[in-house]
Amino acid sequence: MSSTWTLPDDLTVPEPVEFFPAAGEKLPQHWSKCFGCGDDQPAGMAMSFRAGNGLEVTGRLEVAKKYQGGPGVIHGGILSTAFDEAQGMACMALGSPVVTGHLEIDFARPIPLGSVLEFRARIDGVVRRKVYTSAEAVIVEGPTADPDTVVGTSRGLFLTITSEHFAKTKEFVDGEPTSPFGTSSV
Ligand SMILES: CCCCCCCCCCCCCCCC(=O)SCCNC(=O)CCNC(=O)[C@H](O)C(C)(C)COP(=O)(O)OP(=O)(O)OC[C@H]1O[C@@H](n2cnc3c(N)ncnc32)[C@H](O)[C@@H]1OP(=O)(O)O
Repeated sequence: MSSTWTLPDDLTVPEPVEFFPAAGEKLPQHWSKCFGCGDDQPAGMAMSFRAGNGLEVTGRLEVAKKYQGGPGVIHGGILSTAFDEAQGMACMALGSPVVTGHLEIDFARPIPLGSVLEFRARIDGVVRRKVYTSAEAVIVEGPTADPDTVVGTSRGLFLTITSEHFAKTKEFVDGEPTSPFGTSSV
């Protein structure tokens, strides 16, 4: 399936902020209660991330049995969530919090339960508050592992926000976050 996604002509490619980790280093979670990456979210996906070269990050997801959609394969919504998280984490290179505005996924190959997925996600460029991102996933461990076969791709538009964005919802946070609201990078 070909995508209608197009990058605008006035796209600029930023430099990563100074405090963005060096290639190969672990990225901090952006919010301990996050379903995608939080270590204070028992029901979550516990994704982990490392900085790549330039504006790229790599992420890892273990496809647990509870992520089943069709018989023996990952649920499409789980894969979409993982792409959302990976592309959001790539935006960390900007040093500004973001939320997802638009996300589109191509599901290229079935992904068996028990696989370990690697995501390669990046910022393609920015226009004002709009951050254009893309990503691919490959299976690096499991019955159909092949680091050269892309099993899914994604393109997403993120918008930079200020901390005021979450002011109206902070009272709904579940329990006490390990990093107090406002000190996390959300
Ligand atoms: C120390 C610091 C470290 C920081 C380190 C941070 C790391 C950070 C990691 C985060 C990792 C998270 C990973 C999970 C991320 C989620 O899952 S976030 C949750 C899901 N998303 C949401 O809840 C967002 C809900 N939507 C909204 O709140 C609002 O629609 C938005 C997205 C903020 C946009 O509203 P807005 O701010 O009023 O923007 P608006 O002025 O309407 O539009 C601005 C521009 O964007 C365009 N636009 C807006 N929405 C769209 C759209 N859907 N499609 C196309 N264009 C759009 C507009 O056309 C406009 O374009 P221009 O006129 O500039 O050309």
